[in-house]
Amino acid sequence: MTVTDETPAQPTPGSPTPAVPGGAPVLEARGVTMRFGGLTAVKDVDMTVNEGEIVGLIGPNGAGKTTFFNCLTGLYKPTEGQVTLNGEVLPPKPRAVVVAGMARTFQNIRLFGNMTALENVMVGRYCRTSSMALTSILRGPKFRREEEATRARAQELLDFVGLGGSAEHLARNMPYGDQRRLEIARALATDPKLILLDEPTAGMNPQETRQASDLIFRIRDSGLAVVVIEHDMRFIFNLCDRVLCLVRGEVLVEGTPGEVQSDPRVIEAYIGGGDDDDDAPPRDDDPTTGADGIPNAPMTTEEQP
Ligand SMILES: Nc1ncnc2c1ncn2[C@@H]1O[C@H](COP(=O)(O)OP(=O)(O)OP(=O)(O)O)[C@@H](O)[C@H]1O
Repeated sequence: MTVTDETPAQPTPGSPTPAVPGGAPVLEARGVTMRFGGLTAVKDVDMTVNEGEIVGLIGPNGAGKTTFFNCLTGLYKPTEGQVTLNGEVLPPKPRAVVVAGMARTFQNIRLFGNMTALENVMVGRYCRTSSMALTSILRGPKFRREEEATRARAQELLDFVGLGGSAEHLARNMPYGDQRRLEIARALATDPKLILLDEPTAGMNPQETRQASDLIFRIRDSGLAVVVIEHDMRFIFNLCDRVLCLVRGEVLVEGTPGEVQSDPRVIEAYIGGGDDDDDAPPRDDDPTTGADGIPNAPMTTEEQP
């Protein structure tokens, strides 16, 4: 896997003023429940994300993490419960949620493979442009001005995620780690207040994972709140201000990384949670964990590309 040596540029994707961690609530989910027929995938979940926070969502396979993300971002209409962004109730419609200021990436990368990196980011920007269909067809001066501004902003965001030199590369030819960063750039192009990242390091090597961690810190420092789903415990405990552990659709534990990491219920949930305990949190007596109690190797459950 190729890793770019480019040093990411420092322009901010959003507000130039870093938010104060633990400031006002940005996202509030209350009593979110999602049932598929007889299966309750998410049950009465509350989550608050404050300005300047990085919140982690962990849990064994099938715990309901992605379903919860889908409820937050309007892909699913929750069976019960409500989601507000900056105090406004979000309709369960993906485009409305993006326009309101929430962006996301997906567990399985969803880029336009035959478009360049720059074009992929420009697509993300179109929810903030005003050109109507007729303006686009006529390609008048207003359209051209907006197109130029969109292109410039997309390039700025590629620079920000460290892909400035890959603007003209076709997305499908880019290394896997770069594709994940490109997805983040496209999400940032929508000018979100909050970004949800679904397994941003899946399939990454350790160096790419460190770069991803640095990038998420820079996104937070630019004024965005961040929610991350990850199976890599070292990554999540080093990154997050707060962590929620979901088990069978319910919040089992919420706390600081230290509190969650050492909670016996979390350890039990992972160990008793199924055959695959690769994503179990570290145990004190586990020789594969470091002195900090965090695993020495990343533990991912998604197949490597
Ligand atoms: N569209 C759907 N229809 C029916 N059941 C679903 C659907 N989506 C998810 N589920 C079920 O809901 C439960 C939660 O799945 P979900 O993918 O949200 O878990 P997860 O915590 O994200 O898992 P992983 O870590 O493996 O990605 C699982 O039992 C899953 O099979």
